[in-house]
Amino acid sequence: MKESLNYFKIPRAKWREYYEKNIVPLTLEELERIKSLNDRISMKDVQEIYMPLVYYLEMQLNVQRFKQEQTARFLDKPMTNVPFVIGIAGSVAVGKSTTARLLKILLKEAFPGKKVQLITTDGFLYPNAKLKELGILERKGFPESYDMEELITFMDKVKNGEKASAPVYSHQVYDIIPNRYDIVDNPNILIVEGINVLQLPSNQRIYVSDYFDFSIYVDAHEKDIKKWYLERFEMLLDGAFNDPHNYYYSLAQSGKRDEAFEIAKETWRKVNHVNLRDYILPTKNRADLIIEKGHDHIINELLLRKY
Ligand SMILES: Nc1ncnc2c1ncn2[C@@H]1O[C@H](COP(=O)(O)OP(=O)(O)OP(=O)(O)O)[C@@H](O)[C@H]1O
Ligand SMILES: CC(C)(CO)[C@@H](O)C(=O)NCCC(=O)O
Repeated sequence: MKESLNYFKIPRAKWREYYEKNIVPLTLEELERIKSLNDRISMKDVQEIYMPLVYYLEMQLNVQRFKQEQTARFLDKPMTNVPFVIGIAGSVAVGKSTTARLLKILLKEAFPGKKVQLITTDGFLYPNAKLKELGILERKGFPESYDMEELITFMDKVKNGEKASAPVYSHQVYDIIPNRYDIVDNPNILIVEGINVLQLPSNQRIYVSDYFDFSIYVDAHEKDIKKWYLERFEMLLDGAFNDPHNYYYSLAQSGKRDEAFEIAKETWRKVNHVNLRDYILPTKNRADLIIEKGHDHIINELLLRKY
């Protein structure tokens, strides 16, 4: 194992040994069920990367529980459930939601008695109308485009065991869906996924990550991420063809695919690339675990924080 700065650098071949040593393998039926729920992830990654990760997370859950027990005993107060929060950060289109959805499935499978929920911070973006009013529509995804105060209030409620609601963003509509909320109600584990989860909001005193018990940064080469962004754009465009409510409807109807791809490339260059370089990548070294993906989405290296 090669060590670098404050991380253990663990190649895939080494990481997967932690699976063999410590974990009861998933049955074929369980693997098939996971595959049908999340067909974007290779089953090899599930076995060799995610199962050891679930095992490691179980240890972290036990540590968190032990600390709470100690505090409750010290204060002579009853133990309450404090949700274990996992943050997942990384570039636009790097695969955060895909990773988060898989982790949710695996955690549910591993801990059938535990309530596992997932939200994305996309819901805390200001609606397009508000972004326009602020003159920052072309800065969607940048720190100032999120209502960080709302996000912090949400996290505060979650950690205190209160019912909390997260607004919902749609990539298809390209906006917040009015009056739609994801309700988070005192789960044992909450996964919070978003480009901004490791950022320090400029006008706040606390990080969102102050509420995290474990954080993951999904990383890849930018040229690969750009390719995945364009592939996802193609899927959004194709899916828009028969749906007038879709943001990409008129673009899809126009049949001008080349022009559409030029717009997407320009958006990457002017918006998502700049956001990655200036605001997302600098947060990488705050994560407890960095997952390095190759051009085919396969994970080839993991960096685990030493301290
Ligand atoms: N492990 C994987 N295998 C194959 N395809 C993947 C994998 N992970 C992600 N993808 C594809 O890459 C694209 C981006 O993934 P995803 O939507 O999960 O990214 P994201 O980081 O959540 O993006 P955003 O921040 O914009 O919501 C999607 O088209 C997705 O299907
Ligand atoms: C919603 C975000 C910010 C993050 O998921 C992103 O997907 C996005 O829409 N960025 C704005 C630039 C673009 O249209 O790609």
